[in-house]
Amino acid sequence: MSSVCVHGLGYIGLPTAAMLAAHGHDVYGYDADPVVTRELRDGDVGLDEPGLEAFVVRAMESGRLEIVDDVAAAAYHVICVPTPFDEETRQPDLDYVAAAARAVGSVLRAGDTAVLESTVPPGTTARHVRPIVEGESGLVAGRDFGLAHCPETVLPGDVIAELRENDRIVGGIDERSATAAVELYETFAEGEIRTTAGPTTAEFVKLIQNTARDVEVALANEIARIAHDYGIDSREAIEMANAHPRVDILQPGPGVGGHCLPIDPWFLGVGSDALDLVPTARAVNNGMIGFVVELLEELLADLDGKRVAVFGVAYKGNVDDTRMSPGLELVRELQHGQKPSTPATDGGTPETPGVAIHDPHVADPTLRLQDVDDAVTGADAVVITADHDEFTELDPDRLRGLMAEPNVVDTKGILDLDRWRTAGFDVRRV
Ligand SMILES: NC(=O)c1ccc[n+]([C@@H]2O[C@H](COP(=O)([O-])OP(=O)(O)OC[C@H]3O[C@@H](n4cnc5c(N)ncnc54)[C@H](O)[C@@H]3O)[C@@H](O)[C@H]2O)c1
Ligand SMILES: CC(=O)N[C@@H]1[C@@H](OP(=O)(O)OP(=O)(O)OC[C@H]2O[C@@H](n3ccc(=O)[nH]c3=O)[C@H](O)[C@@H]2O)O[C@H](CO)[C@@H](O)[C@@H]1O
Repeated sequence: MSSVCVHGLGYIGLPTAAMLAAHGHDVYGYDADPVVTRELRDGDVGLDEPGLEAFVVRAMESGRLEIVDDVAAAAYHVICVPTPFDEETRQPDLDYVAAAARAVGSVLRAGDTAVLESTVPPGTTARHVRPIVEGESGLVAGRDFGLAHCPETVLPGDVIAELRENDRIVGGIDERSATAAVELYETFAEGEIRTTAGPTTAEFVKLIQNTARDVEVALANEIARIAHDYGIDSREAIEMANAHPRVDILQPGPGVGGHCLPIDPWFLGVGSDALDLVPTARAVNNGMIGFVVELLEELLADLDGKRVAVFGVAYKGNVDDTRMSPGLELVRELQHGQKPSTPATDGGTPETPGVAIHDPHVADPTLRLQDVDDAVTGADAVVITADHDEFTELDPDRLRGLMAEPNVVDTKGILDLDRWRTAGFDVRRV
């Protein structure tokens, strides 16, 4: 087993560090944010991910995962820092990656290997990370140390199992780098580990995986809009279509959220002008909130003076992450032009009389969340925007008693339509 320094202890770095520790490595977990390291030492993981807290605490208690305040020298460096995207410039912010590369270079020894896991534009490991690490360390990649990209593909909500079971792609800047990285991942990964021609291919593969999913959801969303024009239930049609052995259409919804699918396709455009379908798919997915508003207008005629309860501001079911969330986008759209009843002094979402927000998985105080009863009381419609398990348990008879008008828009297709209709609801679904 080896020593490993993990850079960045967030959604990806933390479970990776704990997984490496669980498989016998001596792991140093470093995060640039002292609040993160302090809370971790107190056993507070701060992420709503099933089983993660216990997994991390076990790793720390075993003595194999040490949370450190400074980057430590180690045989392997695994970089899991953020790569945010600037909507205006359409460029990713690679400053965190650059900072981590400098930190790696400052402690790197001959024979060590650095692996970048962050999602990056093709070419980043070879053209951006390599010169920084070499410049800082005075060592030469390939000759003196290993350098590789190994993208992460875990699905939020099932991170620990996916970390163990998913196949991995490793792209080294040379064969020795790839071999060294594979040797690390095969100590815990049960899936197949494939090596690519180089790190740029590995970076590209990660991006086209998420782009494929984004484009496929866009097709499902477009089908939903077309089906609506024909008065057809898109979900029934998709189920029938998918009975064909070579058709596998995804599910429509209120749009695509999270901080991967709405962003990663744009990374492909950093070094290429050939994107055509990709921006169109992005526009289709972003346009779904407008379609949800149209469905609401079908039910309520005019939204002016009406109260809508938005159920689900997490970006998808059973997670607490609200980044790029369609539910939040709907809230903003509905609040647009409304006078706040409680202004947001904390920079969060203002409370407006016409929009109530409920989400049992989200605890963000700036969102002014309400419980089910408060949210629906006096409401003219409920809109389901995340497929949380709790929402399938909602009792339409009880809700109807509290609401001003019994209307519901189910953007995730999770409600039992017959039951809600029998309870007197006028139902629309995406
Ligand atoms: N979350 C996912 O589902 C997912 C899946 C696959 C890939 N990714 C990619 O993995 C990368 C990390 O994502 P995440 O979700 O873990 O982000 P995150 O924001 O949850 O965590 C990143 C952590 O890195 C720390 N950090 C920032 N700069 C640092 C530095 N120079 N040195 C050490 N620590 C530093 C931050 O304080 C933060 O705690 C991103 O590129 C992301 O696109 C994420
Ligand atoms: C290729 C792939 O699988 N990548 C995964 C993805 O993780 P994710 O959590 O972002 O992915 P999804 O679960 O697909 O959700 C995204 C949004 O799409 C909506 N959606 C989904 C399916 C559907 O049929 N109809 C929809 O409308 C859903 O509601 C939500 O808003 O990126 C991570 C980071 O790179 C990867 O690590 C992870 O492997």
